[in-house]
Amino acid sequence: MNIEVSKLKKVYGKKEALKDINLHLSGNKIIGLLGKNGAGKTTFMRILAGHFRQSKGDIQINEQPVFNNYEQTKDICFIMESNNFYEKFSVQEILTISSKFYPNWDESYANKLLDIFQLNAKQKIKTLSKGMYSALGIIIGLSSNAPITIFDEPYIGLDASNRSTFYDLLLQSYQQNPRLIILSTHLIDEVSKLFEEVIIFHEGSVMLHELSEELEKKHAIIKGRKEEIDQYIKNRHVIHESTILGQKTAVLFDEEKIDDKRFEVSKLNLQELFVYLTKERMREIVHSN
Ligand SMILES: Nc1ncnc2c1ncn2[C@@H]1O[C@H](COP(=O)(O)OP(=O)(O)OP(=O)(O)O)[C@@H](O)[C@H]1O
Repeated sequence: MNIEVSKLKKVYGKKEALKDINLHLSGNKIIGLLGKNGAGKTTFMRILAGHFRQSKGDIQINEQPVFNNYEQTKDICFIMESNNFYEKFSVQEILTISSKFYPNWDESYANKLLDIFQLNAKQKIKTLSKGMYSALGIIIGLSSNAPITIFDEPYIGLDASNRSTFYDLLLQSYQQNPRLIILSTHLIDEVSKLFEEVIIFHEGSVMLHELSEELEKKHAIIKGRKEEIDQYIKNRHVIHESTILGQKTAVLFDEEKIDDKRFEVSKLNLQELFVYLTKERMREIVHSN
């Protein structure tokens, strides 16, 4: 799968939800799509899934437009936080409809997942708890085996144990049937190890798009005597700093390996890195106004 996005914009009335998105996504991998509330993630995923049209710019999958194009949308399964399954249907009826839509549907796997998440196939949608409703979305997303599978915070209401089951199943399913999986989440810590690539949206733009291992390499926490750290970080890209009792900690971004014996060097996890990067961007915005 080859997704090309260029100069993509989406405007709702006066609100510019996506400003100028340029992205190239290809190959089989699990991508984490991150961003603060309102950053534009759902809008982007819905356009990618063909739910609605962009206001400007272009989005193509394997050189074909996606909107109103069943040849493309049959290959995309988009599981949202609120899937709006028709309430009068039963779980089984929703699964049957899904099986007709997705050409690679795996029925025996769907049945196995019903058991794992303890869903009753006969139960009506309107009687499902929030967690059960999310589990049904996850069952459809995993069983679809769609070449592009998109999960937009699919775990609302799922307890910690079922979320952990979802992450395990996602990885197993990906290993058995590699495909392009995009997972948008605010629970970064829980799932970051699955991401081969990370995209961060900020205020309708792509702030960062990196391989996870590159992201790991290009930042560092350094800790040492305040004066020495202050001198070292001058003219460097600092995304966070704090001082306690003369000991200063700074987080540097866009850095090569730091090999200075005066400093303790360590790494952030993805969640911390995300928080500092998006806060830094907020500070820049506040200061430039
Ligand atoms: N139907 C709509 N009409 C008007 N504005 C909208 C609509 N849908 C989204 N927006 C606005 O577009 C912006 C992006 O919203 P979007 O739902 O894409 O963000 P998000 O990154 O998915 O946020 P969250 O993490 O909170 O789910 C927000 O400012 C939101 O208020």
